[in-house]
Amino acid sequence: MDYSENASMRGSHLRPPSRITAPGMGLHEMSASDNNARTGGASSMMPPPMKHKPSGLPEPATKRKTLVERAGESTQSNPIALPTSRSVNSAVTNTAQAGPRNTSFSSSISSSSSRNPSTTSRTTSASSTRSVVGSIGRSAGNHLRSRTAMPNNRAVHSSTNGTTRPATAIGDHETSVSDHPVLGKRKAWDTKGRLEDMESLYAQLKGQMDSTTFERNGLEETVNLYKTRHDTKVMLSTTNTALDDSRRAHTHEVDDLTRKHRNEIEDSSDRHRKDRERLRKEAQEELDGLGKEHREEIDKLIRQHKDDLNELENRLKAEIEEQRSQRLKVVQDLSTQIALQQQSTDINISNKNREAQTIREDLSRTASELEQERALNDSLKKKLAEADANNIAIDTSMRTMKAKIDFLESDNQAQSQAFADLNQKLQDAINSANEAQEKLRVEETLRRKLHNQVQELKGNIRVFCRVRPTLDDTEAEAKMTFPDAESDGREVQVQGPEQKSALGKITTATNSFAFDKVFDPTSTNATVFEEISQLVQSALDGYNVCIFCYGQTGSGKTFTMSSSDGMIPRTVAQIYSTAQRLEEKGWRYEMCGSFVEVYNETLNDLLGRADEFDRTDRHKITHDLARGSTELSGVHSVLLDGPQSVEDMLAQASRNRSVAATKANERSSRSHSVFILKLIGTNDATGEKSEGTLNLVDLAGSERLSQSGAEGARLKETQSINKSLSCLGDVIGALGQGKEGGHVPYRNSKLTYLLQQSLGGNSKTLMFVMISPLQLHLSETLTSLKFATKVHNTHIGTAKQQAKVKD
Ligand SMILES: Nc1ncnc2c1ncn2[C@@H]1O[C@H](COP(=O)(O)OP(=O)(O)OP(=O)(O)O)[C@@H](O)[C@H]1O
Repeated sequence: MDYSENASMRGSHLRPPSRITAPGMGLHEMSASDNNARTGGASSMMPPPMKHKPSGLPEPATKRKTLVERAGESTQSNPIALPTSRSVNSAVTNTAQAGPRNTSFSSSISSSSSRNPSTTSRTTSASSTRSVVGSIGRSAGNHLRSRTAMPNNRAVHSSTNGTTRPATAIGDHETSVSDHPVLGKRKAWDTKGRLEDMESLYAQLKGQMDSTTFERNGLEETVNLYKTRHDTKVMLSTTNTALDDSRRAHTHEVDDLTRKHRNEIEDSSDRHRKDRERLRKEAQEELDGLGKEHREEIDKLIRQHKDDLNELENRLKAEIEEQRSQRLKVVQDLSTQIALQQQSTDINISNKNREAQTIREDLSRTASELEQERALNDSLKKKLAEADANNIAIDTSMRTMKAKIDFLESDNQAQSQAFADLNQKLQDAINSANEAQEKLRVEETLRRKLHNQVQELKGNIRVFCRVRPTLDDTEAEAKMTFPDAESDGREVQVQGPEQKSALGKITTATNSFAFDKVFDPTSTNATVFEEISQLVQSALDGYNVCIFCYGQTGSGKTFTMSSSDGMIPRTVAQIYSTAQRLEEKGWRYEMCGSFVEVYNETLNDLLGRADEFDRTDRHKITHDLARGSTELSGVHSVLLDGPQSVEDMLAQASRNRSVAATKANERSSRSHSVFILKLIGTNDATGEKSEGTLNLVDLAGSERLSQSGAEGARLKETQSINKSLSCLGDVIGALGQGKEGGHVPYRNSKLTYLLQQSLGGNSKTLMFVMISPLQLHLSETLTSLKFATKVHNTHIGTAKQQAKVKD
């Protein structure tokens, strides 16, 4: 057994369990299993079974049954189906199939069994011979009994009383030979019989021995199986311990790894935090950079956008301006049409008025004629009565005449001669009347010639001085005297400002100025006009005439020129009446009036629209040097056929100036106004034609820039006024030099260029210098008088008449 164990131990390579290695334990330990311990007799033959000691391994929940137990169960459940060695072998084989170690374990069992066939018998022989013999005897008896009940003589177990008993319970049948049921029946001398019985018994015993050997082998296999199981348990325990160690190690490792991982996580987190911080800083810096770039880009875009906007605005402004100009043009065209319609309407109205006037005159004439007719009728009635009376007287005288006829018939020849004489006298009278008419026409032409000769003798540029009256009694007057007012009225004396000499003596100088005519403050517009009416006549005669008023603001220029009884209305009235008068002499006149102003070197049409004022180059000035005429583009020219049309024209000009004055205060004072009257006369009888222009100019205030203290727009106005007045002086000065073909700087200002045809050799010029009587204006007064004196001392060449003779 020990050998077998050792062999199996060697074959299995498993560590032997500690219990098994204990001496004397071996098979007894296994034989003391619960199943084998059920037979009480066995205890006397075999060492007492060891109590089962706990192995230290945990017991399985349900204890696995041994093969013997299972075999017993099978026997109990089926007494006929006994376990065979094949089933044990198969169990062993099954166990062996579990692994190579079991295989070797099984083989070691079989080999040990085969190698030591005597081991079993020796072990059995270790019991006493008696017990063996008794046992053989009982076994043989049992065997015989059981052979009748059990067909299979190879069965290991016998079944008695329904219980399974292991065949190995040899000690169970231990009896003496004398008590043997078979051996006891032979006689003592029947040795042969006994020998036969012994042989038979021996055969049975041998069979049992074989069976027992076989069973023993099975049991050994079982023991080996248990050993294997035990080894397995030990292995399992070791494995569990190793597993626990491994688990602990694993736990430690896991802890270490966790710790390490945690540390790594913390490091990583720290790194990540630092990276995040760095990235955040970088991002912030990048963001700042981007923000800066973005802001610069935005600024750039804004600038570009502003440029675009400005460009767009300029373009839009240009478009708006263009549209505005187009619309203005349309409006202007419409205005022109309306003005033309208005003009034609005005003409129609004035025609109608004239017709009405004519009708009224006809009516009054008819009424007066009717009155005359009535008177005539009355007188005729009277005459009829007288005629009746006369009739009687005539009858009387007829009779007397008849008597006389009778008397005269005797002298008929003499009477015929008397009638012929009378006819001749009548014809002579008619002829002399025609001759007188013709002489009158010639004399008219001669008168014109003589008149203009007189004007030329007076000088082609004359200067009149007019001092306006004081308007407010509280204002201090300058000391002015008019020494020859009662006679020629050509001189004015003005006491200058006080001057302190080097010795401290205060003196005042009296300045004397002489002009063609001086009008004192008492002079009226009618008086003034008498003096200029002859110049107006010159315009009718085909001369270009220019009358302008010069003087500081408030000195009376507009009052003299444009007031209701000023020079302009009086001039037109005179021309109108003169033209009518000249109709008798064959002259028919056409009068056209224009009214313009020059403001800041820009020409404005005062008969046009105020909102079109101050547009540069709106009106262009062109001169026809051959005809000595001037054309103004886009300027309204109104046909003047009576005093009323002149009044309307002046009113419209005044309205426009007051509208424009909202833009620049006191506009009338700050601009030059020019009333242009064109007079075209034709004489069908003589074939004569005349074309003259009369310019009546109201100049802007001439106060000096240093004294006016003007600023801004007012400064520009003043500079413009001073420039044009200075240019006027230059033109007059150049004309005064009288050089043939010499340069006259007309183009230096708009005003002189406008008046080019009315200033100089081809025209008659009259300058009014207007004077304020106030002490306050003394300085400007003296300046104006000095300028006027210069002009007065200028001699301009002979004027030429623009008359043309019909072909
Ligand atoms: N001879 C005069 N008789 C009565 N009043 C006058 C006379 N001359 C001017 N006035 C008055 O003096 C004031 C200023 O005259 P006016 O407006 O004609 O001056 P002006 O020189 O034309 O001024 P401005 O240059 O500003 O047009 C007006 O009230 C006007 O009626």
